[in-house]
Amino acid sequence: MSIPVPAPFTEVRGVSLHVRYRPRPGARTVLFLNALGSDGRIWDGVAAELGGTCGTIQYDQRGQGLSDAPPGEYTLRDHTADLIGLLDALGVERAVLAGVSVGGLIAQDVAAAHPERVAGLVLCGTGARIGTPDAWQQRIEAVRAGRLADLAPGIVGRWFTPAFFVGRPAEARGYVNMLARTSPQGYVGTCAALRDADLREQTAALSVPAVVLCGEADESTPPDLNRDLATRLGTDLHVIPDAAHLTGVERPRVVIDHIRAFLASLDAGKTVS
Ligand SMILES: O=C(O)CC1=CCC(=O)O1
Repeated sequence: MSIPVPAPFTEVRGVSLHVRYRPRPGARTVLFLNALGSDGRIWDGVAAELGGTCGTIQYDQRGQGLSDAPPGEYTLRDHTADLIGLLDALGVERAVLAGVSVGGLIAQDVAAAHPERVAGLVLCGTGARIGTPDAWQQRIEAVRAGRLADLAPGIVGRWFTPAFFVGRPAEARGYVNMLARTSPQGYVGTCAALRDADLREQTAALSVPAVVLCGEADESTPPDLNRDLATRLGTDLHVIPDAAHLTGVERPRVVIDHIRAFLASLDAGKTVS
């Protein structure tokens, strides 16, 4: 019997979300969350490989990619409610959440608000609090002033190592395009969520199995920030060599291996360290 192909857009809480769901009945489902100014495609390489053994969900959070970008400032709880609504719409009871950057913050918040829906957390290049309120407010004002395309090369310059720009120039330009073409309204909405999100106490109280991964050259969420997150969660940090912020793009093979090890540990009823 063939599995029906799910529609690429699903309405959740009045917002059209762009989603790619590849179900695998009887197997775990891994749901991927993307970084600010990117979309679900940043997980293509990792999801394609894991899709051999797991169900996978890639979606563009509100304000990003092909999803709607409602006006106004978003909260982390808006993103959390969207994700739960998406799982409900897809009929998925529980998933492993793999999130990078703001995607990792959302994953932590979902685990706090709805622990029964989360089988485990793979947190990549993130923290329990990212940046400072002042820095996010400045970013908001710059984007409101129409400067997102000007900022894009500098921000993407921190997503990858210098070697990526030399060795994979077409991809590097593509990621600048991805960021520069993000809805400014949606970008600002999620900057506000980042400005206001401080999960340091909330995350320290989580009891969901978790693993933390970070590029050794990550300047957006440096290894020490990820180490602090891992300490709060009582798990280890795995530092990935020759990678910066978007490890799943730059070093997909290493990220796949860590996720596979984590999934195996869940199957064995324990967490990996
Ligand atoms: O945009 C950046 O500077 C890096 C980043 C922080 C949170 C996020 O999702 O991306």
